[in-house]
Amino acid sequence: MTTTVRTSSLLAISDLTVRFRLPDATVHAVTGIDVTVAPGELLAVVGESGCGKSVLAHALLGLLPANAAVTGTALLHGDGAPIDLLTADDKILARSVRGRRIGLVPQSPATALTPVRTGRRLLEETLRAHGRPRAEADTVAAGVGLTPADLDLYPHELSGGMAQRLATALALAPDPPLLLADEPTSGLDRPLVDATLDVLRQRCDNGAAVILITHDLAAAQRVADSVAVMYASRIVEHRPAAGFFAGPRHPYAHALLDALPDRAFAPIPGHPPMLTALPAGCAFAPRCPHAADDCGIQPGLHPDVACHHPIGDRP
Ligand SMILES: Nc1ncnc2c1ncn2[C@@H]1O[C@H](COP(=O)(O)OP(=O)(O)OP(=O)(O)O)[C@@H](O)[C@H]1O
Ligand code: NI
Repeated sequence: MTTTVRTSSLLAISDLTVRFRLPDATVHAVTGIDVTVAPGELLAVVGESGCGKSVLAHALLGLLPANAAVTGTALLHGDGAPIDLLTADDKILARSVRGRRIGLVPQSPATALTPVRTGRRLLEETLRAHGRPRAEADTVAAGVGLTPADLDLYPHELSGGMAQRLATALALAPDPPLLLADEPTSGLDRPLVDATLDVLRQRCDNGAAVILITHDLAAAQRVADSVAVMYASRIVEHRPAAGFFAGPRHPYAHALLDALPDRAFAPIPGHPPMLTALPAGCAFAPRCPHAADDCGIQPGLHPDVACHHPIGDRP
């Protein structure tokens, strides 16, 4: 489901599907994702906990565990022939993609930081490994609100929010053309949220692309060019941000926005389905006030919104 026709794409994901095999069940973690991301674009991927956002990011970087089965394609363009991230050899991903062409801000950064080095050592090593002067460490850190003194701390001395910001600085340091930022603002208070978002936005304005995974719809609204809403492993709506926030079209997306305190503050009734037992039709249908018989047969196939009865189409 792609909304904007773009002349160039940096990443073209087609029918990306991830299944986890468990001893007695299959987890449908990501289903049929079609997305392209252009240089300069900030795509926000939003949706409730467990809908498949992080698995999507990990699939692109070859970071899924052995019980995962991945199908589809994800072409990363650049100089030379595109690389299919889903089938590329792990040596190629490790040597030339992860950290270099695609940066990752992991969702739980505290565990990803090497404990025996200060933030400054980690950041300087990353800069040096990518041919950039070590002296830039303070500047990169300042961009995410870390002072030179903060950089001299060891990971165990950092608060959760400081570790989060250090992880963002480490991902930004090589200046990757594509950044996957998985909840980079969780645990931060509003000024630091905004500072982090603005750094990401600035990267895009300088030509990089960012996929921002977030629960925070206000964050998405502040900086995103386009928004993809995931529900139960699928993207259910993918549209330019301004139109999306002015008038979401999928009933789930509408309900998600209506749950915000500064909107109707109305919780969505019911619960998301188990990913081991998804229905054949639209997974939101059992919770949807607009569901009709056709919703139970297959998910909607409208180009921008996977719904048989999108808001705005009804009389
Ligand atoms: N290794 C695994 N084996 C089996 N199931 C898994 C595995 N990793 C993730 N899952 C399942 O895949 C689904 C999607 O998980 P994912 O981490 O992508 O959710 P998310 O949208 O990032 O949620 P959150 O917002 O809480 O981070 C979840 O149901 C999760 O339990
Ligand atoms: Ni996640």
